[in-house]
Amino acid sequence: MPPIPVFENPTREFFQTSIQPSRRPAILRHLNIGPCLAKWSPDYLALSVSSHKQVVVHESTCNRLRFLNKNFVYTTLPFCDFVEKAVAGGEKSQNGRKYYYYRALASGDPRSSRADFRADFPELAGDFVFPDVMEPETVFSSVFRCGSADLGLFLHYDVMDNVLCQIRGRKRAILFDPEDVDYLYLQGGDKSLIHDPENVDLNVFPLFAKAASWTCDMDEGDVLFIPAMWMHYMRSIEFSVAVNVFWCNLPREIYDAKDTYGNKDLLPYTRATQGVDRALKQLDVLPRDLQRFYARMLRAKIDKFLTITEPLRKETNGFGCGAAEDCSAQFS
Ligand SMILES: O=C(O)CCC(=O)C(=O)O
Ligand SMILES: [Fe+2]
Repeated sequence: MPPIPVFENPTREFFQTSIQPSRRPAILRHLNIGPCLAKWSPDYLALSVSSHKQVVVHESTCNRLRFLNKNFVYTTLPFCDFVEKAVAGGEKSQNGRKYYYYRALASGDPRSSRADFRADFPELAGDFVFPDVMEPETVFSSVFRCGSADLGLFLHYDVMDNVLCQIRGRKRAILFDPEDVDYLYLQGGDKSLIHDPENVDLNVFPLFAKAASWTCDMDEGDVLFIPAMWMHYMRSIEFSVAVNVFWCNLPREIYDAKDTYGNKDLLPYTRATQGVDRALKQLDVLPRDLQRFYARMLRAKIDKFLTITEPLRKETNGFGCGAAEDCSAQFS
């Protein structure tokens, strides 16, 4: 299991010249994220946010949320009731408990606008400082997230670079390199059929044994850099509150303008996949055996592309040293 390196209070310059270009996850520790760290108890959140605020949350009797083949429902609650239920839901002693998870959506129409923490939670805006690692004008969205203890959020990827700021409660993060995508059973885009990488039935998902999981336990105040396309699974250990910030690390025109969640595939890929569909359609006129023969020839082209393009990362962790400990010592 490769360790996720830890960097103590990295400067924006160091982040942008060393951490971000490595295309590997990293824990950024002791960055200033504001007074939320001391203030955001469940009571404070419930009392500060307008009693009129309604939120749409995931509710489940199961504490490992599955997106494909859903095991949760969306339900609308006043924010303060949600906080109370999320706190209670995670308690071990309760029977028949329910688990709750909230991912903030834009306060306007979520189909056309993106989450913006400061606008969505004006009462809390002053408590949270965006970590000073990305260029402010590239920020795409900022998302308030809150949920019960011991709740796993399904394995998925997002298409933008992201910093997940863990504010309340510890959380286990498990990430997978995009190079391992062949072992992760993605279905129809950004979600995996494997919803809980800590409990995988290898009879059903045998290739998963080849995937390397990059794991860390985040403490309150830790900021996890999740590079675009790194699959991630998050399990809260305690009642959890976080804010994550997505930003456009590539030129704006690469992103789908209709994306509001940060998870619609990049336009060059959308065009490429349409091209593949058109290419395969050309084979329709042939008998089945020849269609399959030429489809294999097409696949060989893609295999060749993968062998001539070198993977970005080799054995070391990309920071020019072999072990995470070395790195954190070096850059503390
Ligand atoms: O920690 C969570 O609740 C989910 C985080 C996540 O998926 C993200 O930041 O992209
Ligand atoms: Fe995510």
